[in-house]
Amino acid sequence: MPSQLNKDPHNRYFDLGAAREVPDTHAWDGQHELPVVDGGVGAGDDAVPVVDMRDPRAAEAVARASEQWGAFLLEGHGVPTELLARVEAGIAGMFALPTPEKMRAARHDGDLYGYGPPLIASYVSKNMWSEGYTLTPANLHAEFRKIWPDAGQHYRHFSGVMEEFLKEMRSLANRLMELFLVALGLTAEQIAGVEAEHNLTESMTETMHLNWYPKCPDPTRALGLKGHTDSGFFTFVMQSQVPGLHLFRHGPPADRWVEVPAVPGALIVNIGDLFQILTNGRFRSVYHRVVVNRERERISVAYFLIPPADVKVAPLKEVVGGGKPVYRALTWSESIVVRKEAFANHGADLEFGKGRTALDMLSISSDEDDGAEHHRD
Ligand SMILES: O=C(O)CCC(=O)C(=O)O
Ligand SMILES: [Fe+2]
Repeated sequence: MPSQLNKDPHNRYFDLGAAREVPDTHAWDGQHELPVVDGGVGAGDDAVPVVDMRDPRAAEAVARASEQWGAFLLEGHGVPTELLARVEAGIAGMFALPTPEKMRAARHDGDLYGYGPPLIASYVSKNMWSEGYTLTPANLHAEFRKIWPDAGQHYRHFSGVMEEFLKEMRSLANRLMELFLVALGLTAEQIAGVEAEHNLTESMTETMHLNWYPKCPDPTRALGLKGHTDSGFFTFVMQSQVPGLHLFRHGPPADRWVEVPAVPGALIVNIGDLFQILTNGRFRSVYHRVVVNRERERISVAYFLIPPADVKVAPLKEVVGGGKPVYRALTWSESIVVRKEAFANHGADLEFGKGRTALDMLSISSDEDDGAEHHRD
């Protein structure tokens, strides 16, 4: 048995798939108090917005959804549904491997990539009801060779499927970035100017979380993924036909979670913190979480588009116009430090109105209001 399994005081590598009860190390009391609303088509104001990329008015729909929700379901995106099905089947097969085989790719403390508990686990004291595998296009082969050292049939098949997926997703990400810039009201000339100055589209990097949420004997005590915002520009989420992703909506009438429906072939798009900064607060990053259920396991892929780690992101002057920038410039690496602080100060607990979120901490006006010290450059 790998040594890491023996030194696991926090029960992080507890075998979720075989569990008959939720141990205290995985119990999230008090996290299931807000109402949960189904976000399907009939839900009126709580229906999760749908954008069809083939629609000539797609940019308007993107603008509305990004301003009001920070998330939407994306259809007409061109990624074949049959490819998404193969991706899901491959991921399910990988997570179904015996734990010692998956542990060959275990992420060690401080590592960004590999297999293990969700990355945000290091920010919180309880364990979540999920396993993840974090990868980039550059390390995908090396990572999968850890799980399948013989580089045999499984390895070749799954790497091939994931490569096909990555190619499709990158092309989609580039097209969506342009649609976002149109949605911000920029002219073709301004978009060309933004790209010439910042090289936004080409320089975005990609990171993927493959997520597995096993069935849970007591879903009301557990959480698949604790509430958080994504840190980068934007994220695509591919979910299996098992709902579980919740988007937080503030009242009135009441604070609530809206469950994203499982729509065959659709991808979910989440706006991340750095996109809120880039758009000077016009597009909102969405606070979201994942719940689990008793009957069916759930697979998802979160595919993140993130600016290069050391490049400053600031509100675009084309968006700020005659107004004032609301956020100060910062790099993705710096934003991760702020995010950690926000988690430590309950800033991630948006639903309870505790603390300040990472974005509150980066806002220029709140800085001036409370005179708090921040690391300016
Ligand atoms: O599983 C999901 O639907 C969302 C996953 C997610 O939010 C993440 O990996 O950051
Ligand atoms: Fe997320």
